[in-house]
Amino acid sequence: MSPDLERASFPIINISGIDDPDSSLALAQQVTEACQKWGFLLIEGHPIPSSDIDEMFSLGKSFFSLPEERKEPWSINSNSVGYIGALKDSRKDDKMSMWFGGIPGSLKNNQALPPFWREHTEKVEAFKHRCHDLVLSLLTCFAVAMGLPDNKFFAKAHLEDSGKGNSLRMLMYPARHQRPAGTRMVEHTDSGSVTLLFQHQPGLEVLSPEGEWAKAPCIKDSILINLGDALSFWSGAKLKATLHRVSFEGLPHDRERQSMAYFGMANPETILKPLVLGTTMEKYNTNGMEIEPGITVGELNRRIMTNIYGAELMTKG
Ligand SMILES: O=C(O)CCC(=O)C(=O)O
Ligand SMILES: [Fe+2]
Repeated sequence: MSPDLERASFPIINISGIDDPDSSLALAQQVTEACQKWGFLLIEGHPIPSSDIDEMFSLGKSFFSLPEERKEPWSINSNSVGYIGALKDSRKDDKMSMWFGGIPGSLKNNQALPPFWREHTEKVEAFKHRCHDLVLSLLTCFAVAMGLPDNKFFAKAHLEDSGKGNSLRMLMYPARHQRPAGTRMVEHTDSGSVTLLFQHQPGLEVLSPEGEWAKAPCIKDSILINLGDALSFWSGAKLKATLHRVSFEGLPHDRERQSMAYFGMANPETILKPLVLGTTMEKYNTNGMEIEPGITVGELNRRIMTNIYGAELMTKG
């Protein structure tokens, strides 16, 4: 293949040297380049123990296997805590979701949680905390590679206890006898800053820099990273928020698929406007709505969640 026809291959980066001053600059540049080109990368050598990931998957599987009447009464609320069943959101995705939003400590004794989870809140909170630390390390990479005067510029704007935006979402796509039309999860971009995606089975597809659907690698214990529209907009589109979807190509319809996503989001009062001087971002859409320069992250998140889960969500606290 001639060089101009060469396909960019999906970035896979071992980040074990991320805190080592001798290798951290080069790593920050590699990670950031992947986010500029693909908006996606797979990381290995990360600090989240595989035993913790396995435990979360195993709790998720037990929960999703319960009959609907033990999940549905605790439907998702305005703090992004609760359950939503298959085909129930506005996108009509055939997947069950369990959301754990809110600031650290807020899951304990939280009556919005289905009873199954109430004895596991410490584990879920500890897992969210580990995820958030990793989000902060990645945000530091971006600031370093972009040459911002303060390495912690983005990290300081993503405080773990700043609002309800930082959420863990567990997902289960049920096995079906017949192949449904369409996809398991419709194509979309994420709306926040940094998403960590843990996959148990393949099936995720990502729009490549050449504009083709590419199968995302699914490697045990590694984490897929992708960026959301708020961070992309903020970076003046230097960092990319890339379309992705879950299809039936990588995993047939008669197999169930389980995944988990941690969404790291900027502090709700953060005002979104392009950081790069001289950049004008006139039309930038996320989830079918335009981001107006000057909107806060909190307001953007509220509009998106209302769009997907309905206006009544906001009246449930
Ligand atoms: O289940 C997956 O692998 C994808 C999930 C996803 O894209 C999301 O939750 O935003
Ligand atoms: Fe996504």
